[in-house]
Amino acid sequence: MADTYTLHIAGLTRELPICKVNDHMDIAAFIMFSDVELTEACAAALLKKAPEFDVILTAEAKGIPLAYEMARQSGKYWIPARKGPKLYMREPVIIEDQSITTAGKQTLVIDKKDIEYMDGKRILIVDDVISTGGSLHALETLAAKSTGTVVGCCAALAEGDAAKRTDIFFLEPLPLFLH
Ligand SMILES: Nc1ncnc2[nH]cnc12
Repeated sequence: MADTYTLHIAGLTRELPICKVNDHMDIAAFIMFSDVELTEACAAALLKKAPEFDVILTAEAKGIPLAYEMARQSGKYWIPARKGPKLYMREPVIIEDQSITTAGKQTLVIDKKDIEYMDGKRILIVDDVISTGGSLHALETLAAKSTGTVVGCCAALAEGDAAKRTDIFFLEPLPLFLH
């Protein structure tokens, strides 16, 4: 089997390394870290598709560059949910989720003040890849702790069956390699 997958996205082409997750599944790893051109292009393309929003909510770590860049280009505020509580969080709010690339359970945490920031606002949830939907679900649960409204959930890529979802928007589908 080829050891890379050729992805065409937001007018760019990248060779993604194919990586083993377990004996039955490989993924084409899409890592925007280090690739400023790709991050800028995906951010612009997603903003073109996005509804009106006031604040972006994303998850540490791989959602961060994309969410930052979308916030920069749109002039909007963004909130990163962290993987664990931080000492500067006065009142951490903790949610558990399951991810494909992180073994076992993963927690997402934001400070209560970020929940208060989202109160009454239009929230856009952003991630790099939507796959199992675990992180997305955790982010939706965090958003639901505010009185804000989630107006959209998006990612650069929707992997496997996530590409069939009609409740998200994304730039390109990404196959899972099952064997
Ligand atoms: N293909 C992929 N690349 C990077 N992160 C992922 N998370 C889930 N699937 C992924």
